[in-house]
Amino acid sequence: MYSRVGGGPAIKLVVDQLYTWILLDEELSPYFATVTVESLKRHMAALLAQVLGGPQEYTGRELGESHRGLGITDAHYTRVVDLALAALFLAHAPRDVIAAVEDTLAAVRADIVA
Ligand code: HEM
Repeated sequence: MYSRVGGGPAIKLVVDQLYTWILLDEELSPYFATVTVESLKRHMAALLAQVLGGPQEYTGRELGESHRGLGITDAHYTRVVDLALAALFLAHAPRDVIAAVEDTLAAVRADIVA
């Protein structure tokens, strides 16, 4: 799936788009007020590449650990998932890849929502 979405360059575009939208969203942006978005983008890109069967280079923390205590609501979680899937769609990712990412994100919901 990694090569079918266009590999690293396509993943970088998707992640850039996702964080652009997140930071423009007045409900989501406050969560990111005190973090370095550039390093977050690198981690997210590495994780997405890994989920899609590309290089296994994710070195960030467990998702449960990095989101614990942030107080993320179910609605905000759903919003971020929608933006991530929209970014993939915009980057012309094939539908089965989008569906696989959606399944993966659904499986980590409990680690992220407060
Ligand atoms: C949809 C599934 C999500 C995935 C796959 C994901 C992925 C990630 C990754 C890989 C990191 C970096 C972890 C690290 O370096 O240790 C991170 C951190 C973070 N995420 Fe998420 N995230 C998701 C949803 C959300 C949502 C819904 C919010 C808030 C609305 C959010 C807010 C944050 C914040 C604020 C950090 C930085 C935490 C810190 O450094 O203290 N994430 N996320």
